[in-house]
Amino acid sequence: MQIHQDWQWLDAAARGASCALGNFDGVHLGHQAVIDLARGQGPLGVITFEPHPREFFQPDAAPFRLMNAEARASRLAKLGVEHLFQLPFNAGLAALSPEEFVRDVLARGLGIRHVVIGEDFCFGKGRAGSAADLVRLGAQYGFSTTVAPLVKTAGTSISSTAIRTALSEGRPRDAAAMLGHLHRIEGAVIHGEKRGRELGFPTANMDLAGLHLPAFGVYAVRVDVLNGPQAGSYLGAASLGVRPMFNGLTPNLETHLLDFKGDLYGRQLSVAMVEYLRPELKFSGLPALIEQMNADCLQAREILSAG
Ligand SMILES: Cc1cc2nc3c(=O)[nH]c(=O)nc-3n(C[C@H](O)[C@H](O)[C@H](O)COP(=O)(O)O)c2cc1C
Ligand SMILES: Nc1ncnc2c1ncn2[C@@H]1O[C@H](COP(=O)(O)OP(=O)(O)O)[C@@H](O)[C@H]1O
Repeated sequence: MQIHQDWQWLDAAARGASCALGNFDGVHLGHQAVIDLARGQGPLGVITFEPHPREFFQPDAAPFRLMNAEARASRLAKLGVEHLFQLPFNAGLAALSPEEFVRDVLARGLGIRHVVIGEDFCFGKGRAGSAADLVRLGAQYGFSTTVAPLVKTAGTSISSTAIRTALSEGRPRDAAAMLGHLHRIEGAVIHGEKRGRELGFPTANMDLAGLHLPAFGVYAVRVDVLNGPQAGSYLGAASLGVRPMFNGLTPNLETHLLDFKGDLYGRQLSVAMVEYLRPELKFSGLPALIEQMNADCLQAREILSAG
């Protein structure tokens, strides 16, 4: 998959694509349906924005993203997307009217052949353009448009918002049903307080900055170590939150890999949330925490071995 950071100076090979257009946060089943409708009509493209428009308009709001740009790109690549147009969302782009966006970005800039959007998609300055406007403007500027109906599970529409709610409420399996895959937190392993090894449970620590926070607590997880000599898939128990035992402040993700020994600092990890086990607790002392961590690892192994 080729990633294009702009719509100007595009090389000729990237023109004529059939593109899905949207934010694609989470790349859930609804997004996948939109992408599927773009297949077969030319090189498969996705047009998205970076930062997410909501991050641009509300930089001080609580982080809400289900995945960062890298995780989104790697999931889109797995779906067979050939061109990812990751348009820089800035004041210039935000100021374009619906017609200017269609004419300057989609038609002249990217030279698209076909575009697919979800029926609730809005675009252009002040979100003034609707799906119907895109159909009309596309015909005017030389491409066809497909409007995809919203995908539902159990009667409710799948949305990034519904997935965030499920994760905030400690329901990762419900989130996975809407995503079509387990929710994953991906990134590099950073240094922590070096306390884990003292407790007998070394934990690979990951930063959650910029990401939506699932319910604080302990999870059964599946871990992919993506690079290095010990790359592979492992089972794990992870704690997501602020570590009340140690009066932590910044939320992070700490994952103990079962049946693993080695060095993970700097490695890329993908941690999939399978099941919520319990909230984070403040115990009377370290022995009580260690006993509970043993029980957590046993429970995680049981759940994960069951499939
Ligand atoms: C399975 C598991 C359960 C945990 N449960 C708690 C908990 O209930 N309360 C808490 O404060 N920290 C909990 N932790 C986090 C530990 O406090 C943390 O891993 C330890 O402080 C090591 O930190 P370090 O990696 O920065 O050295 C848990 C960690 C794991 C792996
Ligand atoms: N089974 C394991 N699970 C997680 N990390 C492990 C494991 N075995 C060894 N490690 C290594 O130990 C580190 C974590 O040890 P820890 O004492 O918790 O340090 P830190 O506070 O820096 O996270 C990991 O980053 C990794 O390099």
